[in-house]
This record gives sequence, C-alpha cells and structure tokens, in this order.
Amino acid sequence: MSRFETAKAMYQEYGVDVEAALQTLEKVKISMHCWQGDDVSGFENSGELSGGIAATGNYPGKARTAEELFADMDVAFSLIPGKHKVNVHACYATDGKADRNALEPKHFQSWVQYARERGLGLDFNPTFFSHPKAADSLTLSHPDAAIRSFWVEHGKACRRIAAHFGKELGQLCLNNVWIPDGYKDVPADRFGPRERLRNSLDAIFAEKFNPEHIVDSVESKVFGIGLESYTVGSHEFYLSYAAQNGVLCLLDSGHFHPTEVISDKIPTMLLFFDKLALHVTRPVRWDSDHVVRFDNELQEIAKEIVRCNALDRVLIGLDFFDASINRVSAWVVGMRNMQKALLYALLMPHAKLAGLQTRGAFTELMAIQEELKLYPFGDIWDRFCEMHNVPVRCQWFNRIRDYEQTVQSKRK
Ligand SMILES: C[C@H](O)[C@H](O)[C@@H](O)C(=O)CO
Ligand SMILES: [Mn+2]
Repeated sequence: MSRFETAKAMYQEYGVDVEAALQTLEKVKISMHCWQGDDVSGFENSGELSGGIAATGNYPGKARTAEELFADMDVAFSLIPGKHKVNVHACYATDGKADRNALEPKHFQSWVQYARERGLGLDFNPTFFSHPKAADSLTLSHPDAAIRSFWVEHGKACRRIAAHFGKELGQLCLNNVWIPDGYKDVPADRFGPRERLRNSLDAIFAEKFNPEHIVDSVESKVFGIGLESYTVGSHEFYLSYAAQNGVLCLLDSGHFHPTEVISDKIPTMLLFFDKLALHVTRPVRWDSDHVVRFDNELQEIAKEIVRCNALDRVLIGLDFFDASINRVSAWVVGMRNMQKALLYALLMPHAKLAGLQTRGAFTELMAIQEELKLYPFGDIWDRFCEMHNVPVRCQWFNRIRDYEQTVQSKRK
C-alpha cells in the first residue's frame, strides 16, 4: 500500500472521505496579493510606502516592472496547486499613467490579459496611501472637502475597474476598501471623521453594478504606525456600515488586538452576513504582515470556514509583505500553507467532534483532537500536489533557488 492509501485508510476509520476532501480543496480559489512581489511599491513613480504600514528587509531581486512581477507570479503559481486569483492594488496600473481619481479599466488591460491567459481571477483594491494627497494619512475622512472628494472619485473609479475585471473574466471580483485614516495622538473629535467616512463611502457605493461581476468589502484596523491613538475605520465602524449597507466586512487577521483572533469571529459573522472576506496574514506582536505559517490560528481559521460549510461564502485572500526573504518563496509558502490548512480542516471528523461537544464528552473530545494532530496529513497533501503537477515537500524550493540565481539576482 502506498503512503497515501495507508493515510486514507486511517482517516476513513474516523469516517473522513479523503477523496471528497481533495475534490473540495481543488475548487477553492485563494487570492494571491500582487504586493508581496515588490514590497507594496507599485508602478507609480515614487514607490514610497505610506499609510502606517511597512515592509521591512532588503532582500535582493524584487520585481521592478510589470513584466518582472508577472514573471515572478508565474514562478509562484507553478509551485502552488490549483487555479487561483490575483489581488491587484490600484497603484499597479500597467497600461499608461493617470492620477488615482482618473484611473480607468484601460490602465489595467495587461492584468486582464495576464489573468485570462492563465485562467485566473482578479480582485481589486483602491490605493488610499503612497500619494501626495494622503501625506497626512487622511483620505475619505479628510476635513478638507476637496481632498475627500479626490479620494471619493478614486473609490468610484476603482469600482468601475473591479466591475470590468469581473465582467471580462467571468468571475466575481472583490473590491476591498482599506484606508489608513487616523491620528497619532488623542483626538478631540472621534465622531466627525467617522461621519465624514460614512458619507464618503455612501458616495462611493452609490453606483450599482452587476453583482455577478463585483462585490465590495470594507477592511477595519486597530492602529497604524504613527496613527496609534485613533483609527477612523475601526471594526465597529465597518461592521455596522457593512450590516446597514449590504457590503461585506473584510477581516484582516493582523488588524485586531494581539490576543484577539479572527477565527472566532468567522462563525459569528456567517450568522449575519451572506459572505465574508478575509486577509490572512501573520501578526507578530503587531500588524507586521509576516508570511502566513501553518500555525494554530491559521488552522483554526480554516476549521471555522470548513465546519461552517462556508467555503463558498468566505473570500480568502492573503496579505503580507516580507522584504527580508525571497519574495516568490514568500508567496509560495503562504499560499501552500493556506491550502494545507484548508485540507487539514477538511480531514477532520467535524460531525463526530461536534457530537462529543454536544454530549458533554469533553474528555474524549480532547483526546481525539490531540491524536488527530499526528495523523498522516502530509501524505494526503503530497497527493494533492501530485494531482496538480506541482513539486511535493521541499522539492519546490529547487525552482526558487534556480530562479533566484538565473533571474532575480541579475536585477540591480
Ligand atoms: C496593501 C493592503 O491594502 C494593506 O495591507 C491593507 O489591506 C492592510 O491590511 C493595511 O494594514
Ligand atoms: Mn489587509
């Protein structure tokens, strides 16, 4: 018997249908964020990152152009099983230049072509940072009506681009709004900025699009660098806004207090929202955007999605930007780990475990939960990689080493 067959038999003893788990995982698309490839620099001129976020490290070989970024993503996708989506930020316009308020679908034609040729989907994000009009980290809540209006126009322009992506590719495009707005020190007015943000969002979301092409989300945050005392777009703000206005909430796993986890929020929100969006990242002491590891919280996130039977209701995207290691490798590790966590969750006998909880059999529940941790999950994962013709175990790293030597190291 092969290792896969032996592993499959062990899971079957618990009533787990391994083949069904593999088939389910195959259908899950994860949105791979383009900005890991170049430390959120984008293709506008300065590349200076603002908005209270930071990419740290100076590992050589980062992508400097769209061609390089596309080539790097191709290498990553060749090592990641399945077909996925690419998450694009508005500061990554490829076809001609325009200020943020004047961006149009035509400025992103190369992205559409890239995705179409590879059978990928696209998601989108307005970029409310790294721009002279966001120098004070205030955008949609800015007290100056002219600056606010510039950013409202940007928000509207981005929805048109996202709807275009969805229409062109025949796949729903998630358009996610995250703004940095906040204050370094104790504000004198917490209500006014939030009122202005609500009004700006109302203006941005006024136009109606085909819901098969675009879905909108709003992403909260607890604080940013230099914006430690007050964040306009807090969790309560966006949770309330989303509930009242029919847009989705996006939970970023780095945007809560250090001991607060999003895994526990997933089942709650699925009770009240049709869909939910995620930015899966790894906060280390703060919103540091480390590469996603196969850690406890990632496993819990995946378990909640799977046991709520919500793989088609949770839009999973990644969000990290580590500049201290090979950037293509960072994508591959994060994407494969997200998939591994989902597979791990799909291989759990959830009904049996939930039954033990309901019966109050907590001793047995703990015993089985702990034993299942050492079941031969890796052999099932290897089968999934083989099914999709991507290298198993550490073999994929040979390609990274080779690409770094032959391509990335030549970028000066
Ligand atoms: C670059 C992204 O828009 C950004 O990471 C945002 O999603 C975020 O999480 C900011 O902290
Ligand atoms: Mn995020």
